[in-house]
Amino acid sequence: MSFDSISKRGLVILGCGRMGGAILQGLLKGGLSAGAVWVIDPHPADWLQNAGVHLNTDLPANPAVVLVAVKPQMMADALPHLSAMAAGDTLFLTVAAGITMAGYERMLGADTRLVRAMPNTPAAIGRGVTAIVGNPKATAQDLDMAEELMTGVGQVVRLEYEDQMDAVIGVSGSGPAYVFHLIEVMAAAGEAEGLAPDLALQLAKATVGGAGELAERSDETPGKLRENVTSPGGTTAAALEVLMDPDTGMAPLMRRAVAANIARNRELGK
Ligand SMILES: NC(=O)C1=CN([C@@H]2O[C@H](COP(=O)(O)OP(=O)(O)OC[C@H]3O[C@@H](n4cnc5c(N)ncnc54)[C@H](O)[C@@H]3O)[C@@H](O)[C@H]2O)C=CC1
Ligand SMILES: O=C(O)[C@@H]1CCC=N1
Repeated sequence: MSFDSISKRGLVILGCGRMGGAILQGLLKGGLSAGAVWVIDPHPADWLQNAGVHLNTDLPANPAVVLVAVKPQMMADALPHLSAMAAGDTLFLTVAAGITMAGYERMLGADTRLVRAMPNTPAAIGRGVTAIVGNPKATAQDLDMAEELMTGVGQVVRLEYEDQMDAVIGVSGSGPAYVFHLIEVMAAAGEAEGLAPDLALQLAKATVGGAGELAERSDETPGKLRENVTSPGGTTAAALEVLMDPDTGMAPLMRRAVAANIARNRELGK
């Protein structure tokens, strides 16, 4: 990766918890010098103390990028302190759920160059997927910069409209939690059928991990991959009859879960 403008002007990270920390680790692995990074976090994780970054010190006046990774509920307290930077050509790259471009513009000023990004926690192992979208002030270079930064932790996709962000959060931003829950309930079902807890968990994790990887790598659709497992009249078909029930199966359940996610996201944005 080339981090020319960040190396010259600096990257400020506001909030360096799970997501901010995962992105920072990806960037450092990708070759960004720790000396070009300023972290502001009242409760920094232990590893940050020895990471070589500037931690809770005076900030550069005109950094290339401010990465905003505090919880949406903290935003109104934390962000306005950096509003002077928004008056220049600093790019504000935010990963927070809920808060809209209009909300940021109210806090930082209408001229702020802004990119909203929605990553997910597999970013911690470089396997995240991040959707990005810019406000009208963000330039093509700003979007390229945002894409380059987020590529440090996985795939990046670009959205056409900010409105699409709600569905992205509902599917991929929060999605890892749904998959982890799937692992939990598969393991619990195995346990209920007499497997030892460790064995049930190993089987569930390896199955979800292996099937996910196969779905990503294969040229076949997930539907075809599912059919490949399913012998007519066999055991998988019996299970899928339950899981694919149009009223009580996974499809209506997932639809409700994603809708609840989006409703909460919109509440947070108010
Ligand atoms: N965890 C996830 O799966 C994802 C989270 N996000 C977004 O990332 C953001 C951060 O979430 P997490 O990293 O999960 O939360 P986290 O709680 O792990 O990290 C937030 C960090 O902000 C710090 N902080 C609190 N008040 C602050 C302040 N006034 N100034 C500076 N730092 C402050 C906290 O000490 C903490 O280290 C949220 O806005 C969330 O919507 C986005 C995509 C996925
Ligand atoms: O639960 C949340 O609000 C954040 C947004 C996406 C994943 N975690």
